[in-house]
Amino acid sequence: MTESPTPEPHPTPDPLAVSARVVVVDIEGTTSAAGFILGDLYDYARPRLAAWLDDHADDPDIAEARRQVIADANLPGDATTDAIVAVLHEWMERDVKATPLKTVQGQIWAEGFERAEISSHFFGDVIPKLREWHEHGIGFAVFSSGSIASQVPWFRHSPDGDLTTLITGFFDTVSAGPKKEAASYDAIAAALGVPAEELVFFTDNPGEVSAALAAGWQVVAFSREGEPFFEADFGGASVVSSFDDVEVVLP
Ligand SMILES: CSCCC(=O)C(=O)COP(=O)(O)O
Ligand SMILES: [Mg+2]
Repeated sequence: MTESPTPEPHPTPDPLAVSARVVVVDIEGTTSAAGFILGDLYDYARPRLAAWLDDHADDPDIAEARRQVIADANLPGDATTDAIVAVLHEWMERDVKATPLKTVQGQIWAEGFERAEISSHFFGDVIPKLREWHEHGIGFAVFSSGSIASQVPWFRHSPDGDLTTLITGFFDTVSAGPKKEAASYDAIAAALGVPAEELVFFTDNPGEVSAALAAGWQVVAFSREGEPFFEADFGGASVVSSFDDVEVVLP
């Protein structure tokens, strides 16, 4: 009888080694599923937009958001709330990351989190790694198109408890600037007081990969199955599909 050959052990690929003081994370497609945000969160915001705009007309952030929608969509200066909401709905349909949309959504979601009517979502590999790296002295910050008003409760009301204690900075397109411009990453590095080469950005968006690399940051691109940028062209960046594929150590 011929003996069958012993199968070769399947090698486990080594995790990608990153030396960084602070990990800055994108949310949608990186820490959390786009489907959850575009489903649960967008469904919560959609029917509340009109009342929110009218009830908070005196809030300077809402007044500025109205002005920006009017300018960006070429609406008449005296556009009605319904006309503005129609633009917001159309942007939501296409997941346009427009700052005025994010301002209004963010305020609505913040109230939804406060009332426990919505909750956040994280991929299973994310929270254990955040906690592990935090124990090793790694810092965390967030840079998302979602406004800071929504980022904070998103991390506070995670399924595994309050994660805001792990996070030293929250940045959005108002505080830092557009996510596809290198200058925004310069602003974040200055605010964190950490040199660019000691920062790493985790993101799923190829345009954001390029901008962070142009600012001298390290970048880890996330290609997660089922997410909008799965198997996109990330240029020369290192690509992974899970936080488990990365090991972060202090410089
Ligand atoms: C804070 S949860 C909502 C996030 C959001 O609105 C969004 O657009 C996320 O986009 P990202 O830049 O994190 O891909
Ligand atoms: Mg993203």
